[in-house]
Amino acid sequence: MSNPSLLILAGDGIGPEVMAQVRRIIDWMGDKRGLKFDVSEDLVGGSAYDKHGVPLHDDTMAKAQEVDAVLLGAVGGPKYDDLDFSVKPERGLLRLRKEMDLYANLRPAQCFDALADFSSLKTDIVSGLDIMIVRELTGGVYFGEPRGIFEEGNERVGINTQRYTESEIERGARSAFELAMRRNKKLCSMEKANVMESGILWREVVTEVAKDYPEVELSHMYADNGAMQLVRAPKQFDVIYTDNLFGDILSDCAAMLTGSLGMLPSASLGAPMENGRPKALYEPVHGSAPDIAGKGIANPSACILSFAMALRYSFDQGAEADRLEAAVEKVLADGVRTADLMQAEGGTPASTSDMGDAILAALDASL
Ligand SMILES: NC(=O)c1ccc[n+]([C@@H]2O[C@H](COP(=O)([O-])OP(=O)(O)OC[C@H]3O[C@@H](n4cnc5c(N)ncnc54)[C@H](O)[C@@H]3O)[C@@H](O)[C@H]2O)c1
Ligand SMILES: CC(C)[C@H](C(=O)O)[C@@H](O)C(=O)O
Ligand SMILES: [Mg+2]
Repeated sequence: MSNPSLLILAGDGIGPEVMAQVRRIIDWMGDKRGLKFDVSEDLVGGSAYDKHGVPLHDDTMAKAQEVDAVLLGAVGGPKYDDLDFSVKPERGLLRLRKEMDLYANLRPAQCFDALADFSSLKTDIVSGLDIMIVRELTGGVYFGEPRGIFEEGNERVGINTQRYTESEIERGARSAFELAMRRNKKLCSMEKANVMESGILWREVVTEVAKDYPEVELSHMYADNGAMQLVRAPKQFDVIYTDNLFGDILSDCAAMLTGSLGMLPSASLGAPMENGRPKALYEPVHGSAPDIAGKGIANPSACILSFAMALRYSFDQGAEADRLEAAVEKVLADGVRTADLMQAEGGTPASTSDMGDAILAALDASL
């Protein structure tokens, strides 16, 4: 049997820096656990634009469709700010999500004990926090038509359209309910049914899907209240199901409960294929972090934890995923901290590769 295949798209800014640490862990899994992957690499975002004039080449898109999983670093950066919208780095990522039909974006926000006193919130509010945001990823205002900047009378108007079909809402809801069944059987759906028709439909469809999951306790919340509740009392939530834009914002918000945006991984999953596994792309929630790119100080944890999600969701390697997550947790508990996880007066921070070294040492120690 051939090895499972992985396509690495490191991207821009800190993307390649954090992905370099993931490469070391992939090698470790091959050498020490006999878990070998066929790894290929390609360009996405600004780096693809620099070479091909587009943020995702068709050949790269085709490769992404064929592999067992894609690992992505980050895209974007100020160098590309003035580009035509059609070739912006972010469009490369959106094309991957849309054409691979990765509609369920799992963004777990887990506060490791070692970071509970570092979170933006009081320790008792976040300690033990473990929530899962399921963000619908291929619909809504990100993709709705009409969109564009148009002339209207003597001025211009910028238009984006929030559009959701029942089936789009339903399939994401099923993913969220399935996760809730495997977790604490509690799901909160967030929309703005008070002001948006798409929100009314969202609430109706989720309520209908809930009939197939009678064991799951379903609640509904307006997304603005949801944002407030996330920072007031986040442990009231287990699984949150929300739309593309609200999910983008709420997951960055949830990131700070865990200590840093540099801690939050994600899995973007499609429908199960013939082999029973979903098409999948794994990426940290953070971006290319232009303010720290090139300095070797980015926190690689989010990208490494995204690879752990790949082990779990694409490769049936739950035990190795647990091992990797435990290694990250151990390193943090030992006090190894990148700069984003330290107070200004906290001493010398670990570099990106120091963090990688420490995680590899913890993996070795786990054998
Ligand atoms: N999935 C993605 O590729 C993705 C996600 C978000 C933003 N972006 C793009 O990235 C670019 C920059 O966006 P932004 O600045 O708003 O968001 P960002 O996530 O890149 O950075 C926000 C802040 O968090 C910090 N940060 C992020 N990741 C970190 C890490 N691993 N370690 C330490 N600190 C980290 C940054 O230094 C910055 O201060 C934009 O072009 C944006 O579109 C891409
Ligand atoms: C880069 C951008 C397209 C992306 C989004 O808005 O979905 C990012 O913010 C994210 O959270 O993955
Ligand atoms: Mg985002």
